[in-house]
Amino acid sequence: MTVGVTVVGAALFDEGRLLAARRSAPPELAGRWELPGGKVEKGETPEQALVRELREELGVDARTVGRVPGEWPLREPYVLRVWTALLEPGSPAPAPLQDHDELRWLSPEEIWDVDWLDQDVPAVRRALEHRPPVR
Ligand SMILES: Nc1nc2c([nH]c(=O)n2[C@H]2C[C@H](O)[C@@H](COP(=O)(O)OP(=O)(O)OP(=O)(O)O)O2)c(=O)[nH]1
Repeated sequence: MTVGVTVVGAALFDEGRLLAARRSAPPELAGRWELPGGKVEKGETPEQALVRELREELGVDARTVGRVPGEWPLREPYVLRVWTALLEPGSPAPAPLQDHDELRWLSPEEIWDVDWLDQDVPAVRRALEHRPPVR
């Protein structure tokens, strides 16, 4: 049974780099970095929610690759669950259209250069272990 309300986070990889997004709101989270994503809506699978959120927030055409094992509790009743994702061929480059004011593609050496939300740190670490192979 899936407990809690899923917030999907995308570990979006391109050429071996991970996309980090800096939140612009709410004030208590603004300025911290996260995996783009959001709440799963009624009638959606988490994978569908993730593709929708990436389109809305970043303007990209993406697909999920696989689930990153684990779940990270947020404020009740939310739980962060993460999927790896890739850009579809021909997708626009990501842009901070909604919820974010800056984006960065981080190489493995740069991953800890940004101030991730505390609850994202273990999720990012786990996502790196599941980085899709570079084509
Ligand atoms: N998207 C995302 N949210 C995260 C992460 N880590 C984390 O604590 N959160 C929190 C922030 C928010 O309180 C909540 C997700 O809310 P959101 O604002 O991104 O969701 P949403 O796009 O569906 O927005 P809304 O309908 O509530 O406006 O989870 C993360 O890595 N990605």
